[in-house]
Amino acid sequence: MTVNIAETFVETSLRNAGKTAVTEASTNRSVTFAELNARADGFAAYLSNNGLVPGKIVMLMVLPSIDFISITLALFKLGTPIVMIDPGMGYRNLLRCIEKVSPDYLIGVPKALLFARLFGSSFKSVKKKFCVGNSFGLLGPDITAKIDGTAAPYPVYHPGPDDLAAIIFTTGSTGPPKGVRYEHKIFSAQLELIRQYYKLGDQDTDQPGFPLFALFSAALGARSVIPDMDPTRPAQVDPEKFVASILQHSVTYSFGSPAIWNVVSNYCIARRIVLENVTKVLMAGAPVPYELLQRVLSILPDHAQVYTPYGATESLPTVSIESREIITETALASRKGKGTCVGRPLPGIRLKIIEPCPGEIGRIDDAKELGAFEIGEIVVKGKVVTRAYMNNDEETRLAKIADVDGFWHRMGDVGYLDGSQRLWFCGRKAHRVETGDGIYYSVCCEALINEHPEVYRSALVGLTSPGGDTFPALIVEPVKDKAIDNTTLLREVEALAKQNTLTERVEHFFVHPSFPVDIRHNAKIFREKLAIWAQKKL
Ligand SMILES: Nc1ncnc2c1ncn2[C@@H]1O[C@H](COP(=O)(O)OP(=O)(O)OP(=O)(O)O)[C@@H](O)[C@H]1O
Repeated sequence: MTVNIAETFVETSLRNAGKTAVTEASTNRSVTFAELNARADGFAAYLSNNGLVPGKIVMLMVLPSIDFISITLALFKLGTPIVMIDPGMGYRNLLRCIEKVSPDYLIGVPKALLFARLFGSSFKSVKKKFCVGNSFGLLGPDITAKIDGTAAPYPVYHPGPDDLAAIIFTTGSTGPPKGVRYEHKIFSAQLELIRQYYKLGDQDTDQPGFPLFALFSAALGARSVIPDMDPTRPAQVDPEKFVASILQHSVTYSFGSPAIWNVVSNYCIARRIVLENVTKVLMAGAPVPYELLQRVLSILPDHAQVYTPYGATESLPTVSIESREIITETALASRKGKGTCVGRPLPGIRLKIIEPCPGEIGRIDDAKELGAFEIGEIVVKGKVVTRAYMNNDEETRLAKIADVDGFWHRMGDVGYLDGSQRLWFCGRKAHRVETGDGIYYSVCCEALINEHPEVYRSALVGLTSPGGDTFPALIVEPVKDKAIDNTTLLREVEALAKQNTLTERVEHFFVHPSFPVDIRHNAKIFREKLAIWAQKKL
């Protein structure tokens, strides 16, 4: 039987009825589990009485808040798939994504409804809009004002194994963002993995950096404190506010982008603040530099655990490692160009390394599995692995491999397994540089260059010679207040590259003042753009 996590939430809320479920740090407003459940029932009844037909697709454009969680739970109860879109992807991508999923309804804050009016043609599939917030009647009634918490329990929809719960978009760091189909069974598998592996439960308080995580916390019986920040811009988090709400509400865990912890750890270190109650930090979505890991550990109590789960929008979490193992066992090798160790597959997840293949792979038997320490494409299989993209058969075919009892997902990453089944991430598949005399892997090569004290980060790119051959180049972004001029820096970086077999044949080096990176994590380097830039500079 497929579990709807709204059902799990209802059971949890009955057990925890009087306990605080959600607190909004920006308003200090709180609701108990019973109140949250009643609000979800109220929204479910209101929406279905006002023309929302369950099963059709709803685009949800509401900021993280008690209303956001209540409406999400309501839509799960109704059995209405939700499109969650990150406005941080830029409006062109946003409009493209909306057109691709053709939502039937829009539930949004006044700003989102105005946006929909402005770009009406992209929203032409939308039959009805619901306004969350006061627009002085201009954009319809404020649906939150219609909910008084007295609705009767709304019967929770029982999903079938293929019933869709949500469509969530990838970051878009290697092309346009893709809408990933999340069936109800994916959410319930994720919830169980989180509960069992990270041991989070009703004794905990969460401050989620990813808004959707509050939904899991609610189902787990944990209290959520919604931070006062724009979740689409984690790197711009106000650390003073983020830390204040952690301390005020005795937060015990947080799941978010490394970008948040980069800012927050610097803030705490400068003020000698230790987040005494925080015992678990999960940083995901982008690579976590070793130096950041150390900073985060230094602002937490000694017994705290910091995890850097590896996965993607299509499959999360799949692999995990705790910081102590990184520090004591793997960091040194990473610094020497062996890739980033991201840990072992989680319970129930299968992982293989296969020989890289540019096109579609029909069946898993057609792929050649590689042995330990051989670098290849990372493929995963398991209950948290999604089956398809929304209305995008071409990308689905390229990303999935059929198996007799299911399918594998191609992560689009390269890496290898070591002798103890640990996965070492060597970069994105699209970021490999294949030359006549070998393949260069981004994460491995860049780690060597990042050792230079004046280098903030570096990027490996492939350039083309006049004869049409591909050759590697390394670009460095200096630290903010660098102490040497660019010529000296390049000379030293080149000397560093010459000391290692991985980079000794690289002959082209550049300094770039500020790398183009993704907006969400401020960490994923757009190497494709840098390659164009460097090619012009040649
Ligand atoms: N712990 C980690 N360490 C290193 N890299 C990670 C980690 N977790 C995730 N990643 C990287 O992030 C990717 C997943 O990111 P996400 O699903 O947000 O979309 P994206 O791959 O950035 O975008 P798109 O697929 O649209 O190009 C992984 O494939 C991997 O490259």
